[in-house]
Amino acid sequence: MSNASTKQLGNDITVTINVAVAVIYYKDKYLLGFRDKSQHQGNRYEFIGGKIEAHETANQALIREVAEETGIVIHYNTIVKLGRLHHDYGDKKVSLQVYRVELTSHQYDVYKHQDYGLEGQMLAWVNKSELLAGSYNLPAANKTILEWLRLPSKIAITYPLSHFSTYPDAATAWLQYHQAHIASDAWVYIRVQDIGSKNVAKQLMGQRPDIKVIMPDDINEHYSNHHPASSHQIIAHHLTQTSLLQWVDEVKNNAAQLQSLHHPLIVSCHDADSIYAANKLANSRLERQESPVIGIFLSPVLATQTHPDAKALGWETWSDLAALADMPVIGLGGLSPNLFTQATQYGATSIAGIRQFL
Ligand SMILES: Nc1nc2c([nH]c(=O)n2[C@H]2C[C@H](O)[C@@H](COP(=O)(O)OP(=O)(O)OP(=O)(O)O)O2)c(=O)[nH]1
Repeated sequence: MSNASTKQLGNDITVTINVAVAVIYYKDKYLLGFRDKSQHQGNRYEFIGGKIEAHETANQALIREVAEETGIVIHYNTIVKLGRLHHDYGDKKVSLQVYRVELTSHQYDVYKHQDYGLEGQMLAWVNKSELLAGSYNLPAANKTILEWLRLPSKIAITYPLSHFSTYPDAATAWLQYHQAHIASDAWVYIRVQDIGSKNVAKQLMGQRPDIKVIMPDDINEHYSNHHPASSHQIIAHHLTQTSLLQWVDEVKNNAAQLQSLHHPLIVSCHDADSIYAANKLANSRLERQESPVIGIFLSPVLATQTHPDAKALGWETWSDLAALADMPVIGLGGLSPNLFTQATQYGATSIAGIRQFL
């Protein structure tokens, strides 16, 4: 891959620099470097990384840059793709290919007291909460990376109301079950489909103010406007594959409308076409400085009881598809929480599910 692609636009020549970026961490500690004032975006913190040379893949550049700048040797199988993004700084355009690399406890012990990198730059291990709270001055493009890093490793999905249809009062049974079973501070996709379940969703959020909620996009604006007390719990909106593809058609007809401009989006995808559509949506939102697409639910990885008719992708195909995405990919379908490590080896940043995640 070339380190700079050149485009002729009228009389202007715009160069895009391809950069490999490593989000290096151990548990809740994240490694930042400090850019020298003479560098582009100088006097700011950064994730370790640098330009991808013409003969290199992004992974090769990542391994080389991390070794050159810190001495840390990272292995291919510890690299998990987070996403790709373009940013125009005015004086320079960059295309960042961002990866997450978890160090072993041994590596962290060796490097945690290293205050300076091998190029003389300051290094700092910072708390994830402070990093995400914006306590460190990073280049503007990194705003989206921080949004990606908010995604937890596991996301629970609620049962449909119909799962409790044999109970005399399905709504009460749904509510009691989820109130009792959702883990503290969990991210939960409340899959509400009808008027009745919207109401129980509201009640669940009232009873469990600790949970962070993903809500279907179509009801969300309406919901947020009418229930401002619980709207702070809504951390992302969800778009189905059907709505995503509909958006692509609307764009073609110059009639695109998406409601959730102010909330991050998580979209569902089941094939390559929908992933390309998600990339297009993510890019369009970045260009318009709208809230980013922070993840894709890519499913079904394995056969599931919830959708017995859907053909499972299998890990290999799932992994090939996940590699196409410009944002973190969440494995969904037939998974259990103990498959998380395996899932990361196939390129998942997170996994999700119903029965085993509640
Ligand atoms: N390393 C790094 N670069 C970033 C981040 N965010 C961001 O916008 N960038 C931009 C700043 C620069 O324009 C570009 C990285 O280029 P660089 O000049 O540091 O690359 P390099 O290490 O190969 O530099 P050099 O030796 O050629 O000076 O990417 C980040 O988190 N880490």
